[in-house]
Amino acid sequence: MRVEFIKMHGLGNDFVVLDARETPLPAAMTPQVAAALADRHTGIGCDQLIVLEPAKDADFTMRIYNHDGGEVEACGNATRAVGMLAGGNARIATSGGLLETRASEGGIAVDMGEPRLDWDTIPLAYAMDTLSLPVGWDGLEHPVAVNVGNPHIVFFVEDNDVVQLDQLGPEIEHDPLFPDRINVNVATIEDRHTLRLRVWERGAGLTRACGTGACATAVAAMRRGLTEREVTVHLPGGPLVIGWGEDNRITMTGPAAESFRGTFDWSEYS
Ligand SMILES: N[C@H](CCC[C@H](N)C(=O)O)C(=O)O
Repeated sequence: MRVEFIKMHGLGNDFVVLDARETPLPAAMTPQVAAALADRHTGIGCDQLIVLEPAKDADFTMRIYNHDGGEVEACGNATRAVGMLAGGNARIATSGGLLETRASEGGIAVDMGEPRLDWDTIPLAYAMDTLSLPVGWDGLEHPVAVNVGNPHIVFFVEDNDVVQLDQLGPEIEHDPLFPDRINVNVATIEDRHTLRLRVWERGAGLTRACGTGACATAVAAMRRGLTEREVTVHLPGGPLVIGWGEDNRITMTGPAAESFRGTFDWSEYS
């Protein structure tokens, strides 16, 4: 059975979107099918696979599968992409919570909700001060831990361009300190309004941008008093504007784009 897909991206963090709001998929999505579709050699290829489904008390449900097939709670760049697909303004139910998008002159603005800062909400395996974990890996020391629907740690370094994130990322991602694994952010503060960020994503590896990583890194910098409460985060794929309001809610604003549309034969991937 042929299934339609929409190829999209947010600053080069790319997605295959399956819109099952009107027509259900031939069968329930599984980690195996998601990984097969995400494979850049034998599949369509993407960092995350996104499935849109009907929702009771939202416009629709967004399910997120990483490149490795694992289903996860949040994806900031994909939220902007499907918000754009829905015309800009959308209320989107995810397993990480309800997200609201609106059209903005910067592209799409997303209310990402409130960060979770306690060790057991990241989650960590042990009670720790999440503002400065007493751990380190080869020069990456004392990270901040933040959950923005999904789990992140954030290292601040002099020059994040020289960090061997392709080697350190998987080691940290799979450390037993992180029962649900972790997204690894390495950031450099440029000034009180500007950060540079590179991300090793849980289940996807190095990506050109990570929306939730930008949110987690901005909150981490603000918690440490390193920046103002609105910053521009420069990722390899481009900039995102992140604010953390007095209402404790995070706003992420940035572009989203559709690349192309196509179809695939479901039976070849299941
Ligand atoms: N790798 C993330 C999901 C995608 C996050 C990223 N693509 C974003 O834009 O937020 C995780 O396992 O929690």
